[in-house]
Parts: sequence; structure tokens; C-alpha cells
Amino acid sequence: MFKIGLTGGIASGKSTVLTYFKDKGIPYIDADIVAREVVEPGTEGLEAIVDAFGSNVLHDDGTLNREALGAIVFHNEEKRRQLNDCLKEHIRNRIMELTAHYESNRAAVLIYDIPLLIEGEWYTMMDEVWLVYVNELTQIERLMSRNGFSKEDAMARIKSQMRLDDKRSYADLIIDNNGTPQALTAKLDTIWSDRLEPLLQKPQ
Ligand SMILES: CC(C)(COP(=O)(O)OP(=O)(O)OC[C@H]1O[C@@H](n2cnc3c(N)ncnc32)[C@H](O)[C@@H]1O)[C@@H](O)C(=O)NCCC(=O)NCCS
Ligand SMILES: Nc1ncnc2c1ncn2[C@@H]1O[C@H](COP(=O)(O)OP(=O)(O)OP(=O)(O)O)[C@@H](O)[C@H]1O
Repeated sequence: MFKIGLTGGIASGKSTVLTYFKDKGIPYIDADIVAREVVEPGTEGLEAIVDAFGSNVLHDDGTLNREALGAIVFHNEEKRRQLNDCLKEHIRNRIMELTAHYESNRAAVLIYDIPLLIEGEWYTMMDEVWLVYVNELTQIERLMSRNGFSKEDAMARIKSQMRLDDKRSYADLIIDNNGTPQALTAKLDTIWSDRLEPLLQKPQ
């Protein structure tokens, strides 16, 4: 199974790229979805968060108050590390479990959408790393408009990740997403026919 690690920075366009390949029927693992699963009520992940941050990061119904936790961790490096420590093992276990599932289903290709692929050293288990790249100005604008964040909040989230420029040297393929959605689709059409279709046609 050929493993592709799709990464980028917050709001650089990973989900948009993933949607293109999902629509083609390629199996995928979305780390943001996994990160939500491991904090559902009753999980060890949520328990660890409450131990570390207190019950004021919960809604009245016991679910995680993501806004409250985000406001803490994206403005405080140490708290963010603490959160990562609470969840990293649970996220890793679930991703490895899903990987085993796709291996046993004899998938030819698996795409991993992992925002912290480089920071979390996931790139070492990938056959290729694909980086969805935008310049910082575009990233700030798209993040502000998608999430309704102030410039300060957008910057705080961007600064909590490795600079996109520093991620470039880890990438086997850089997908520049500074242009229009149509320009992105044209690039993905080429990647599909030049890189993915040949992998899918290889005998298993
Ligand atoms: C802090 C939380 C509750 C905020 O939730 P919120 O709904 O506002 O954001 P969401 O989960 O949709 O994440 C949006 C983006 O933020 C970035 N991000 C998330 N967590 C982190 C982190 N710990 N460090 C740096 N960037 C992060 C990613 O680019 C992600 O795509 C949430 O992000 C979280 O639980 N983070 C810890 C888990 C994690 O590390 N996830 C990253 C995927 S492995
Ligand atoms: N080429 C483009 N032109 C204009 N807007 C775009 C383009 N590509 C993506 N967007 C928009 O930018 C925002 C961020 O894109 P997307 O959600 O795909 O990023 P992401 O990297 O998955 O973000 P996150 O790390 O937060 O999950 C979305 O609102 C999306 O619709």
C-alpha cells in the first residue's frame, strides 16, 4: 500500500485537496476527524484533557468546548504541548488501527491528511509527502474568512505550527494553492493522471 502524507498549514487547502481525491474514491485518513473521535464523551482522551485543563473546557452536556480549549492552547505554547501530550498516543493508535484496516483491505493507495505531519514526525512512515502550500498573506486571509477570526487569532494559530516555508524541504511534491480554485483543480487533474492513476493500475 502506497502511503501519501498530505500536509500543509492551517487553512492552506488540505481538505480541499483531500475532497478531490475522496471524490475519486481514494481511501483516506483525516487526522482532524480522528482528533475529534478521541475526545468524544467517555474517552480516555477527554478524561486526560479534563485532568489537565479542568472541567471549564467542557460544555454543560459533557462534550468538549473546542472554542474554550482553542482560546487557551493557541495563545500558550506550554498549554498546547500539554494538550498534544494528552492526545498524541490516542491519535497515533487510532491512525495505526485505521492503517491496518486499509492494509487488510488491500488498498493500493492511502492518503493521510495530517496537519502536524512534519511536527509529529509522521512523514517518516510515508512513501511520499505532499505539501499544500500558500504564502502567509493568503493563509491569514483564508483563515480569517473561513473561521471569522480576527487577524490576531489567525496569526496565533499560524504561529503555533512550523512555518510552511520550512516544511517545503520535507515534501516530494508541492501543491501551490495561491491561485484560484480552478487553478488548483487543474493541478490536481495532472497529479491524478501522472501520479495516482499509475499507482492504481499496478498489480497488487
Ligand atoms: C484545540 C482544539 C480543541 C481546537 O478545535 P477547533 O475545532 O477550533 O479546531 P480544529 O480541531 O478543527 O483544528 C483546526 C486546525 O488547527 C490546527 N491545529 C489543531 N491542533 C493543533 C495543535 N495542537 N498544534 C498546532 N496546530 C493545531 C490544525 O491545522 C487543524 O487542522 C483542537 O484543534 C484540538 O483538539 N487539537 C489537538 C489535537 C491535534 O493535535 N490535532 C491536529 C491533528 S493531529
Ligand atoms: N484556491 C483557493 N482559492 C480560494 N479559497 C480557497 C482555495 N483553496 C481553499 N480555499 C478556501 O480556504 C479555506 C481553507 O481551505 P481548507 O479548509 O481546505 O484548508 P485546510 O488546510 O484543510 O485547513 P485546516 O488545517 O484548518 O483543516 C476554505 O474556506 C476553502 O474553501
